[in-house]
Amino acid sequence: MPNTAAEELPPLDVVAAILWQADGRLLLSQRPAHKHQGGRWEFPGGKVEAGESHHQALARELQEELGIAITDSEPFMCIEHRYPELRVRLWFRTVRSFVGVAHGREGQPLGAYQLDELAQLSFPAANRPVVRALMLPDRLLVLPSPLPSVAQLDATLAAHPGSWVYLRGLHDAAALSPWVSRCHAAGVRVLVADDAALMAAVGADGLHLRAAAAARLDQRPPVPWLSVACHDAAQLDHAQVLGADLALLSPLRATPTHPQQPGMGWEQFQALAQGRPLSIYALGGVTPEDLPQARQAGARGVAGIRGFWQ
Ligand SMILES: Nc1nc2c([nH]c(=O)n2[C@@H]2O[C@H](COP(=O)(O)OP(=O)(O)OP(=O)(O)O)[C@@H](O)[C@H]2O)c(=O)[nH]1
Repeated sequence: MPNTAAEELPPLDVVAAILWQADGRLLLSQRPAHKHQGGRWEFPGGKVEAGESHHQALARELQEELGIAITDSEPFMCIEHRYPELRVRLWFRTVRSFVGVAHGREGQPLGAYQLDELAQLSFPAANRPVVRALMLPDRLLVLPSPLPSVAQLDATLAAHPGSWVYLRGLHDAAALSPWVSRCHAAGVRVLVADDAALMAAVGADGLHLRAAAAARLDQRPPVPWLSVACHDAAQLDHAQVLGADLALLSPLRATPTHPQQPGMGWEQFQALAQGRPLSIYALGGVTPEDLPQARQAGARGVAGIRGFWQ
């Protein structure tokens, strides 16, 4: 098959705002019916013009489309997507404050939604992973071995509000259940390794597939949240085939447990992660302080043991 015209062209760079109102709702706009993806809800933004940084492009678009002014924005996620007629590279950026009253300056309807209302809306296909990513945490805590005390768990959860926990190293219901209960009591979601039936039996929120377990599958198990351990591009490709929501990409740095494995560093991480329709977490010698750098490199968040546990 010859390449289509859409494949030959470089992707169209588009910036789009994850625009938080002061009341904690997200501001969205509806695409005009006659345009590409007409009628669907979008994150406000538009095409990057020559010579503009992504922040500058977003500030201009938000002024033109919504009549609001922003001074700050930070990277949230980048997704490359191929529509039949068009290839786009969408640079989503978080905007936490703005000046002015947002209104549809081009006549487009606006809507403000809570996170849990987004699933009911119709978005362009490229946006689906972003909507999932918005539900995910910035930090994923991996359970250490030997296991922490209950006091350590409580202190760690309190120190990292909004985090999820991967209950690593526990493979039966009796061992898992107390940890699931304790985390749920603190409002924290948990992932269980490899076994979807065990995940359901203990009431966990999702499944984390270690690389070998992921390699044995060719379709997504029926779980609410699917995470996959990845170390290279082929494993990330496979995670996408499985329809994973998140991937833990490691090792970012060499760690005391795997000193012989050199870390890939942020440059290689970025080359592997950026543009994929997955929420990717940097793992391996990573600390919570790495979050801004991880975001720059295309990560949704950071994951780890040392540096996270109290
Ligand atoms: N702004 C925005 N565009 C998105 C999102 N998701 C998504 O697939 N897109 C696509 O990215 C492209 C953005 O282009 P745009 O908003 O600047 O352009 P447009 O079609 O409104 O046309 P125009 O600016 O030439 O009037 C469109 O093809 C649109 O379908 C999103 O969340 N926000």
